[in-house]
Amino acid sequence: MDVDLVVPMKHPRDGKSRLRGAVDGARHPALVLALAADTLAAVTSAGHVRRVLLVAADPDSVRELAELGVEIVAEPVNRKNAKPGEQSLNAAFRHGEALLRADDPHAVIGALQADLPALRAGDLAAALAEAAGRRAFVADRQGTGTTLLLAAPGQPLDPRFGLGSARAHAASGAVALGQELPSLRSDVDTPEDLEHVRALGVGKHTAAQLGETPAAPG
Ligand SMILES: Nc1nc2c(ncn2[C@@H]2O[C@H](COP(=O)(O)OP(=O)(O)OP(=O)(O)O)[C@@H](O)[C@H]2O)c(=O)[nH]1
Ligand SMILES: C=C(OP(=O)(O)O)C(=O)O
Repeated sequence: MDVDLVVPMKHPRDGKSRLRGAVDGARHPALVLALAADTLAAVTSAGHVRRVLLVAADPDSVRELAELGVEIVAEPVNRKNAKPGEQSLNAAFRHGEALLRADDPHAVIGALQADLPALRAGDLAAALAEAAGRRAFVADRQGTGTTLLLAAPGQPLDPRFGLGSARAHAASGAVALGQELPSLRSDVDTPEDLEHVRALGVGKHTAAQLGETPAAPG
């Protein structure tokens, strides 16, 4: 079963504030773009991924990522589909979902974070296979956040990203995917997370920002 993925991004200058200081301040936006580029390169090379829709706070600021085979749209400005008090991140996911669903009401929609620079296509494929059409999620390596949420075919994504989202997604009926999937669990929020993915092996864009030799793709 093929999946259409929504990936949200702030302006790279504004995003990943907890990661600030990991590289020289002037290079922070380039590092954020590199994390996303490695994530998206793995995603677009994975089997069973039909479309990848990047919902950007500022499409021009992430335009170079289109080369990787993703579609880029702007997040809604008036946030009319946001629920009161809710993170704008979830509104961005729902905006992408609505666009994909308009093209195919029966689509399987997924939500993926853009900060998985060690992602291996095989880990994503394994998660899709294990989900087998169920509403499902992958928790981050700390077990509190979510890196991937999958809707059941034709069913709402109902994203509940934010603090403690793993628990919120489980409470919403999503199955926690149980495999190891280290590259899919290793999101980068802090300098410590960056050290962790360096040890796992990052893709070529992040490696270039860190002055390293990239890991072999897999
Ligand atoms: N389009 C869009 N993307 C968002 C929004 N909020 C967060 N994101 C993106 O969603 C992903 C996950 O968000 P976080 O990991 O919390 O990232 P962040 O907000 O950049 O990080 P911190 O500033 O450290 O909290 C990142 O790729 C963000 O750029 C939003 O309001 N709109
Ligand atoms: C918003 C989330 O991401 P992060 O852990 O990257 O802040 C989340 O996991 O729900």
